[in-house]
Amino acid sequence: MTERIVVVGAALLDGDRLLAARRSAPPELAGRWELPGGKVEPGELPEEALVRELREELGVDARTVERVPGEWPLRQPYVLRVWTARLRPASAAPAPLQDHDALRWLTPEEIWDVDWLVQDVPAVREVAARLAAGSGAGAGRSPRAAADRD
Ligand SMILES: Nc1nc2c([nH]c(=O)n2[C@H]2C[C@H](O)[C@@H](COP(=O)(O)OP(=O)(O)OP(=O)(O)O)O2)c(=O)[nH]1
Repeated sequence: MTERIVVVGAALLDGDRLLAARRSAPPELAGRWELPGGKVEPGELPEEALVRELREELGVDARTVERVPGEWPLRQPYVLRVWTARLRPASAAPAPLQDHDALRWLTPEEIWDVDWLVQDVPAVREVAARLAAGSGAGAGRSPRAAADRD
């Protein structure tokens, strides 16, 4: 039986802008853009893993909003699952602390301006479609614009 390890990726949103992160390692992935996140650790829920990874990698306090339907194969044995996420009101702005050397908030028109990892393209396409449809995942306001309270 083939074991699958889930990698969680965040479609971190600010209004309808999507955060893209440029990987700094390993060499075969460096320079390409991805959804920040990482491997789910034993005993962790995927949503917990995502909040942890966003804190470690970007220094932010985020909450997941909803699962983006789908599961995308990465290099064996990994599969990518994606959640939309938002910064909590008191969160710091994201910074490339770990694994990344650049970040960009992309408007819907800019989503394809960065060189996404090839294996991320189907997931990003799904996120873009949902943003274009103005689904609940995309219609929220920026925490900095107030109102987005838990
Ligand atoms: N985080 C993330 N990883 C991705 C994406 N696309 C993709 O192929 N990967 C790969 C890169 C890695 O082989 C694996 C996840 O690695 P990672 O380095 O982000 O995970 P991690 O933080 O848990 O890593 P570590 O503890 O082993 O250092 O999935 C993506 O969009 N986001």
